[in-house]
Amino acid sequence: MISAPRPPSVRSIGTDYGDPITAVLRPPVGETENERQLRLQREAEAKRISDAIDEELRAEEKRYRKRKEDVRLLLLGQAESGKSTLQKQFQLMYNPTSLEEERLSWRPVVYYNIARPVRRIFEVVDAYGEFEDDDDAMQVDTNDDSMDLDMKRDSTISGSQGSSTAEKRLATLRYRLGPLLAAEASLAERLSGGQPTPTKGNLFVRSGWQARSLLGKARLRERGNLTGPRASMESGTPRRSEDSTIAIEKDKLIEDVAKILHACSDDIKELWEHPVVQRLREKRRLRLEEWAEFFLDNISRVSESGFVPTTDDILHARIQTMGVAEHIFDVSLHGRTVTWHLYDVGGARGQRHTWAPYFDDASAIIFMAPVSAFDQYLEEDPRTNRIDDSLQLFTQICSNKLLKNAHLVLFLNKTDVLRAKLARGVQVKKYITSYGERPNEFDSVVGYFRAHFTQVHKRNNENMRVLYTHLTNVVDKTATQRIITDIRDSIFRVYLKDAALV
Ligand SMILES: Nc1nc2c(ncn2[C@@H]2O[C@H](COP(=O)(O)OP(=O)(O)OP(=O)(O)O)[C@@H](O)[C@H]2O)c(=O)[nH]1
Ligand SMILES: [Mg+2]
Repeated sequence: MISAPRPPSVRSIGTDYGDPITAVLRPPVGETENERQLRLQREAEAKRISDAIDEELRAEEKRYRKRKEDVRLLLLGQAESGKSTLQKQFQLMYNPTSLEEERLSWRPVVYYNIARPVRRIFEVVDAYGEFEDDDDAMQVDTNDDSMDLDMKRDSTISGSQGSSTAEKRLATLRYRLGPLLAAEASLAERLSGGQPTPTKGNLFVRSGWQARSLLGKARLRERGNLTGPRASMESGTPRRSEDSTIAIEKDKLIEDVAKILHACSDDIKELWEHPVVQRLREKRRLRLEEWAEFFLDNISRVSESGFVPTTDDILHARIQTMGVAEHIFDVSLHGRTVTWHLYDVGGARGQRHTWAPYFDDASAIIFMAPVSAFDQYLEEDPRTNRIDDSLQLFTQICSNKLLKNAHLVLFLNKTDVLRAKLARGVQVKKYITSYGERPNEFDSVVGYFRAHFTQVHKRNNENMRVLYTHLTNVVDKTATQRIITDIRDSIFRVYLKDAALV
């Protein structure tokens, strides 16, 4: 059917007068040329502003979509389970320059990791002296428990036969190591940014502590080209100008400690190898953490003047995380690059309340359970066995509704430490009575713990989510980087599947 076009005059009258916006924009009747120019300028300005707003909205939407596409990976687990060490491995793989920039800032941590165990050795020597073999004393867990030590001091030293040659030598070593022991508190204060430091227990530091340790780092931060933890996450991070000032003032401290350490390196070596100390270790009256043993074993190298921590030193260095630190990396696979946000949390009980805000948009979790900890108790609650605590925590994570869609990975970590403990004859059944008469061997012990974690997962798995389990030693660079690659691939598989559905 052919319809005749409407006369233009009719269409324009009918449409314009019916549309209130067109009516508003209509030039006023009797507009002069000058007024017309001004009106056009106003309209052009209004359009420019409107276009800018549209552009900003489009950019915001793009950012939002991109944020949704980012991978958010939470590292969870109790204190000392290895979360920050795993984070360092991610950093080594995906942002090696930032680890390079931080390298020198690990020096005071290494020094602190030496001064503290040296003090600890003297405390245990004081408590037990050159005791005769005594099976009752074997039952006392000396791990950071000063009350036990005070009690033992009464029952051993007071009953001893006076000073032996060994005791005299230990007294000399204590005198010679006095300056190192005195430096411990200053190092702790330096690392914690002036926070009160514990006389026993671990030293907590917030994300961004490296900035307090290195002038160069503070300058980089000022230039805004520093990669690594996002300082804005931490309310207590010092302001930039303060970073520089503190770094300038305190560099002298690190140099002084380096000199002290260099001067007393042989004394530390002698103390560490002293027969009394060796016997206390064999009898497990003296139990030092793995990082303390690592640095004491390497004391000659670490106390050389001009010492720069190696990557292995950085992986072994221990400093306890406070709050949550976010690390951002670009991860690429098959030509596609995705931003990963890695959240490294503080695992001590007093820190766990800070985790929850990161749960609702978590894409993946790596839960770290140190299987070597079967003979240890929580520092924050000395009645709770650390394997028990890990199982309880894993139950909470598996059953948490906010995390039910997150990809779940379990690291049964510190397998190297477990092997060493079993090789020394430490009996699992003594600490975990349900272990019963099973063989005190690596495969059997790991199998037993693994079965418990798997059971927790099965009981709390409404979603039929897969649990990926790895036996790990996260200070081992090659093995850990292989596992990180596996995890990256499996997270990407899920990611690409989800992206295809969008
Ligand atoms: N030998 C060995 N040492 C490990 C392993 N995993 C971690 N460590 C060491 O254990 C110590 C504690 O590890 P961190 O990574 O600081 O523990 P964390 O889980 O971050 O602890 P918090 O920050 O307190 O929650 C560090 O000195 C590490 O070098 C491991 O598999 N084997
Ligand atoms: Mg940590």
